[in-house]
Amino acid sequence: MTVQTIPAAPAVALDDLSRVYKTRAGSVHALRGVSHAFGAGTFTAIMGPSGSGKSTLLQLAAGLDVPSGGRVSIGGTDLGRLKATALTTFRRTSMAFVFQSYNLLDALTAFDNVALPARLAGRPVDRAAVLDALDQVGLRDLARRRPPELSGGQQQRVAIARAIHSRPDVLFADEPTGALDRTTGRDVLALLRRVADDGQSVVMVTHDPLAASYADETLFLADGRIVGRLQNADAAAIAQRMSELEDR
Ligand SMILES: Nc1ncnc2c1ncn2[C@@H]1O[C@H](COP(=O)(O)OP(=O)(O)OP(=O)(O)O)[C@@H](O)[C@H]1O
Repeated sequence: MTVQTIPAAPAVALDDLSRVYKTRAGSVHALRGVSHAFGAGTFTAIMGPSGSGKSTLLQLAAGLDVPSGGRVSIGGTDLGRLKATALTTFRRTSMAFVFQSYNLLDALTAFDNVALPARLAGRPVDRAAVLDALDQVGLRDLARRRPPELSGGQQQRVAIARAIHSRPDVLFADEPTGALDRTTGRDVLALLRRVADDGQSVVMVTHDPLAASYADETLFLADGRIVGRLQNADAAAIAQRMSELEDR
């Protein structure tokens, strides 16, 4: 007997996505027909010159902005079909964010920062699971510290613990190492690599070829289109491709 397996829906699917901003000076085509499937358990970097559409892509993929055309699906759910409240709930359970600026609440301990999304979603806080998330980023012993009592790298690790605590389908990261020194940045990238290896999907916008070299695949954007892809590339190859794009 042959057993047929139905392929799982990609963690994130972008289908012919476009975004036009209307300004007084005219229309800006920030994205022009971008399609890509981000698989579960993959780590993808998005690079491109300034203004190429990276932030726009991340905002649309995360349901923070509405496309002018095309579709975004997360785990098979079409974001465009969800009403505002359903979208908010869906976003809380299916995705998480890590930003350059950490976005932690200074008044809360590391523990309470990690527990916050569950509290906001009205779910009971599983103390063991919160401590486990902090343990995974090596910060269990600092659970009672508040962000101002932590280094930048430690704060970013709390943000990653918060992001992985609810095991979302996808973790979006926007320049997660932008404010960190090189060594601390590498620790954070190794953690993101592990998150992907554990089965979640990581989608990271970065300007740093070294950061992108931790990804399975780097997508290059220019003028709102995907103009290149590199798989398992090292930092030198990624930097070379970037400089070619910037010279266009
Ligand atoms: N709210 C907006 N209104 C009008 N134009 C916008 C808006 N947001 C972005 N744009 C334009 O859309 C294009 C893509 O912008 P986007 O911020 O996505 O690029 P980016 O690749 O993230 O750039 P950077 O690396 O500089 O952050 C740019 O031309 C930008 O000026």
